[in-house]
This record gives sequence, structure tokens and C-alpha cells, in this order.
Amino acid sequence: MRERTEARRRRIEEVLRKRQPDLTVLLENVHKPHNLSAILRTCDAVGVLEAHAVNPTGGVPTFNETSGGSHKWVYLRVHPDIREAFRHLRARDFRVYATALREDAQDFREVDYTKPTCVLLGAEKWGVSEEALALSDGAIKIPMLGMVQSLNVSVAAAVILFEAQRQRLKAGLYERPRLDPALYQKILEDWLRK
Ligand SMILES: C[S@@+](CC[C@H](N)C(=O)[O-])C[C@H]1O[C@@H](n2cnc3c(N)ncnc32)[C@H](O)[C@@H]1O
Repeated sequence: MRERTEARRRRIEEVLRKRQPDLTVLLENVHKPHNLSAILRTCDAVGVLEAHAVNPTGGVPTFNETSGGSHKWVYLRVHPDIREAFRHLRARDFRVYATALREDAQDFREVDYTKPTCVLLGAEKWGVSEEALALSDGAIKIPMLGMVQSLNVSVAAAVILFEAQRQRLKAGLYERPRLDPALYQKILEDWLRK
């Protein structure tokens, strides 16, 4: 029993040392539980500490088994509206890139994800709102060469976040703890209670 507790603690510490407090997503009205769950699962895999969501249509975000339990390990902060979400992110020096299937959007691989970065993802049906697009630092897209115009939102999130992970691995950002010691300790205690 004691050994299992020790092993669990070591595993939690190992994961926490790789968490990236300056990489995140903002989900604008992504309301389907399987999409939200799949995105949080990817966030966990690339080391996102906290994800953000805005649900103008109301309601508390819900998860399903697609999350694989990842919603326990990735905090989700829900903002009352998109302006408040941007205020929060700007106060923490994030650059926010809106995913959008526009002519003038740049290829997502051209962004430097080693800087504090938030990837804004839009609603399944309507995409990112004009308001959110106007507030963002630029639009990015995953080039589409097939017959279908767009990807599923959780797939788009995975493609972009793993490019961020690739860049951050190369830059050595997973090699040393990124959380300040007080925050690390607070989260460690929280995770050990789960
Ligand atoms: C199904 S798409 C929405 C399609 C919507 N009709 C539009 O024009 O934006 C849902 C979300 O997935 C993401 N997405 C899907 N395909 C993408 C692509 N090729 N590049 C960037 N983001 C994409 C965006 O966040 C988008 O808002």
C-alpha cells in the first residue's frame, strides 16, 4: 500500500514538472461533451495546466468517457463572456491565436508556440465568433487539401497543440519545472487528494 502511494506521488510529481502554465486553449462555445473531453485529453498529453472556456449559451461544461479522466488533471476555467476571457489571458501575457478557415489566416506551423500562447477554438457549427476574432492576435489555420472544408474541433486542437509540444520539446521547456514553487506545491497537494 505504502509503495503504491509512493509510486503515485512520484508519477504525479513527474507530470507536474512538465506542466506548461503558458500554453492553453480557449474554447468558445464548444459544447459537445465528447469534443470538450477529447480536447482536455490532448491538453493533458501536451502539458496544459489550465484550459479556458466561454459558454454564451449557458450551462456548465460536461465531460464524458472520452476524457479518459483527464478533466481531473487539467483545470478548466469558465469565463462569463469572451471579453472577460481575453482580459484574463492578456493580464497573463498570452498571445491569443484564433483558429479560422479564412483566406488571410496564417499556417498554424508559422506560430512560435514557445511564447505564452493560447489557441482559440470555435463552436462546432459556427466557428470562432467575429468578436473573438477581432480581439485575437491573429488567425491561424490547418491547411485543408480535401473535399471537406474543416476538421472536427478536437482534431484541430490536437494538431495544433502537438505542434506546440514539438516546438517546446525542442526548446527544452519540458526539462525543468515551469511552475513557480508555491503554485507547484499547491497543485501537488490538490492532485494528491484526487
Ligand atoms: C467544424 S469547425 C467550424 C466550421 C465553421 N463552419 C467555420 O467556418 O469556422 C469547428 C472548429 O474547429 C477548428 N477547426 C476545424 N478545422 C480547422 C482548420 N482547418 N484550421 C483551423 N481550425 C480548424 C476551429 O476552431 C473551428 O472553429
